[in-house]
Amino acid sequence: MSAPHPRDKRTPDGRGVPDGTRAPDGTPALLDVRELTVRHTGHGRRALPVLAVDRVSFAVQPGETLALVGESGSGKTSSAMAVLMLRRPESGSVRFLGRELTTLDEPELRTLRPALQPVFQDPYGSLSPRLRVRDAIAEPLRVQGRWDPLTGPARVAELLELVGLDAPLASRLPHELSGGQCQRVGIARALACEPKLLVLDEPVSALDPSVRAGVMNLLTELQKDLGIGQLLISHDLALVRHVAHRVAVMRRGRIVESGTVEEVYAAPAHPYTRELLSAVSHAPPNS
Ligand SMILES: Nc1ncnc2c1ncn2[C@@H]1O[C@H](COP(=O)(O)OP(=O)(O)OP(=O)(O)O)[C@@H](O)[C@H]1O
Repeated sequence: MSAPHPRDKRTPDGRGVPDGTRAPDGTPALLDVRELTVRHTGHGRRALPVLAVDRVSFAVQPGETLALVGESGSGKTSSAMAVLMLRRPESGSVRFLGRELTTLDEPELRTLRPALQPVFQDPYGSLSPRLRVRDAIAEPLRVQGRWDPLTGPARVAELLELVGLDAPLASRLPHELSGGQCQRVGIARALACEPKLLVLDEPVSALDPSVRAGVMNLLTELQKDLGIGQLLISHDLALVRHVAHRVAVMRRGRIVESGTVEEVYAAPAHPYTRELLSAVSHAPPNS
């Protein structure tokens, strides 16, 4: 048997240990996920349950982007949905802002949800077709009871500017926007809640390649300015290399390797990571 790679932090049973659960100064992580297991009940009479996520551990610090990468079906979205508590995990722990989310009921979760915001893949599907941009951005504030008719419109204008959209767009409906503009509105909605963590599930993969970099750069800039943590789900390893700080590689519901982007891309320890990365270096630009 070959000697273990120096960066191989896996336990002998191959389950892996939490990576980055503490900041260099010792403060606990913003998000600390341990031994997360998600099982989907199959559809139909004879369908078998699917073990989508199998005892996965990872952590995100404030101001940091952790990317979960891996091929289709590896369990990335199931992990994200469990972190968001939109799908209850079968077992494991999800600590966010020091609270254990898995033991909270829905009213308790509601108080934490503003701090934990998703941005999904489909920019049009994430917005109500009947809400004008200004109302779409105001909606989360109204839902949280934080809408002030005196200051609210200025806050909406500020959020539009923050995501790089011109003020006249405020009166448009989603179908009058491009995909990139729509995704920026989705990001503004998420920011309205003043989140501590964004869960970005393939946030640019449905967009035209020409606008992807602009939206990703926006997310990176916002993170720098606002200190938001990001859990980025992506199958695009070229993009991850540019925007993430750390990366966890998922395969068949497990994390097979994790580390800083520099470490993993320069010297992948796991054969599966090497396979994924070799496809990137042969991919045409902008794919
Ligand atoms: N609602 C569901 N019901 C049953 N099985 C599901 C459900 N959602 C996902 N799965 C299964 O769970 C496994 C993990 O899927 P998941 O969507 O989490 O992976 P993924 O890495 O995000 O893939 P993709 O990149 O294609 O979205 C797959 O086998 C998938 O078929």
